[in-house]
Amino acid sequence: MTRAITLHEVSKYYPKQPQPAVDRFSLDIAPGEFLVLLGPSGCGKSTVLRMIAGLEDITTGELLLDGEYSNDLAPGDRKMAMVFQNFALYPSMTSRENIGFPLRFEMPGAEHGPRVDETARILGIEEILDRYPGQLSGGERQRVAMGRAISRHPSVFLMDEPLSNLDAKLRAHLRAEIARLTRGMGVTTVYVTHDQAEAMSLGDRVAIMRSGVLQQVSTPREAYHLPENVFVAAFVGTPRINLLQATVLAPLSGGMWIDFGRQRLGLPEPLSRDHQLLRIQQGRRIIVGLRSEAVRIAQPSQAQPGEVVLSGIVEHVEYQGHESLVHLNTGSRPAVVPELEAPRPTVADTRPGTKRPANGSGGLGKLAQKAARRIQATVMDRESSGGSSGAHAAPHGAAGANGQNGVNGHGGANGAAHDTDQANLPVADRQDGPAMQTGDLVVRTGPDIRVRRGDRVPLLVDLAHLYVFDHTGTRICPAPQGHARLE
Ligand SMILES: Nc1ncnc2c1ncn2[C@@H]1O[C@H](COP(=O)(O)OP(=O)(O)OP(=O)(O)O)[C@@H](O)[C@H]1O
Repeated sequence: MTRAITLHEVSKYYPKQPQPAVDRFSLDIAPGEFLVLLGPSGCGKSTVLRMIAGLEDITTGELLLDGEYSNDLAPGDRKMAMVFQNFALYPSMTSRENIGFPLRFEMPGAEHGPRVDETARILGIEEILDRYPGQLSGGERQRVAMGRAISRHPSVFLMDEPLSNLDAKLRAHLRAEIARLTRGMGVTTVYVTHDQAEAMSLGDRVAIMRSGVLQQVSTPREAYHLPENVFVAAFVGTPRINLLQATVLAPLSGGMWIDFGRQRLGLPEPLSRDHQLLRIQQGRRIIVGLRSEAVRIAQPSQAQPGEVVLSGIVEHVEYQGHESLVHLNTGSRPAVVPELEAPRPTVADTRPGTKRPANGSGGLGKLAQKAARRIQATVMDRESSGGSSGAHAAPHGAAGANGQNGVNGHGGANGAAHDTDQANLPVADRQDGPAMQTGDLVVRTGPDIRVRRGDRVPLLVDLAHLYVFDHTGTRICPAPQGHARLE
């Protein structure tokens, strides 16, 4: 038996907590589906799981099981089995007794032996049935804990970070086993994790949460390729997506550029429909997302249609065996998502006596100030988090590894990157903070790439894999589905 789970506008307020742990959460989980709840620590994943289990009251909203209102159904009547991170086995019971324990209540008076044997066979743990927990490895103990859940033949599995206490190798192994088991049994499974790689490899769909709020529910593939907002883009994928602050330049005289401060990306004409939509962002702050595979190190002459040119200075090469990750400085300002990483201190931060200006947005107009504040609420600018009062033009130390400040643009191909004169930068950019940060772009290459720290290298950016997020962090390019398109 398997069942459908529906959460409709479910919120949870814990006593004395002004903010909800879960905020108007709505989700339909189909019978037999493997759904992963993914998000950083404290975002409310376990609370959602515990509300489904009936271990936590729902403050407002509805839980439906197979379409029936079930907010008040006792946990024992929900036919759900939970597997936790800290799987507690009874130390004085053998594996066989531990697995059979819940059956004493589920099937009182019945013979449990066949059910336990069947479970052990599914899990491949027949030979450890007569051992005590103290005689088992971590992985074996977790298998017994899984066995205890499976033996009950539940209609739903609820798993709360069940693998996080295990080492990486065992985790990968058990992950595959869990996928095989739950799919084989066809039981609806809700699996909580903060590990995006685990979520991507396990889930039919992933539901990504941030601060109690559901951000996106989609297949893992869609979460990676079409993140609805900058948070999802940054949370999903390794290495982390490159997020760069930029401005759209779309003069009436024609053409459109994405301006990173020191370099610009020219969008090829005729503009695609998605790029046409960027025109309304003219002059506004945006965030550009580029996955490490969306950029390659190659000469402008090798540009394919849809590729445009940038350049960067090599800061560091991470050799990974099957590939290398090249960290580059393009002279752009990276954006960071507050929950996902602490802002990196700048040189100015560490200088005694440097103060942040009273008005962080300096000489911006009111509208621009408002936009800047909103962008900070969503994505925090590394520079402005510490900022000295606008020493923006100062050369960055690492960029000077080879005595050069920033990078030169390259003309040609089907889009050109241009050096932008610091004096001509929009005020909003100039007021933002001190020098450019190091290593603003990570590019994935073959393992045998021959570049050295300090080399200036040409880059080709695949525009088909360029994301643009607006000041609220919402993806605007590629345009969201159903978005009105300009003709
Ligand atoms: N019993 C409780 N009383 C008060 N606040 C709670 C309680 N349980 C959880 N919280 C708070 O609710 C928020 C969500 O917690 P929850 O455990 O659901 O998050 P999570 O995403 O599962 O985190 P983690 O991955 O660290 O387990 C957190 O801010 C947490 O401190």
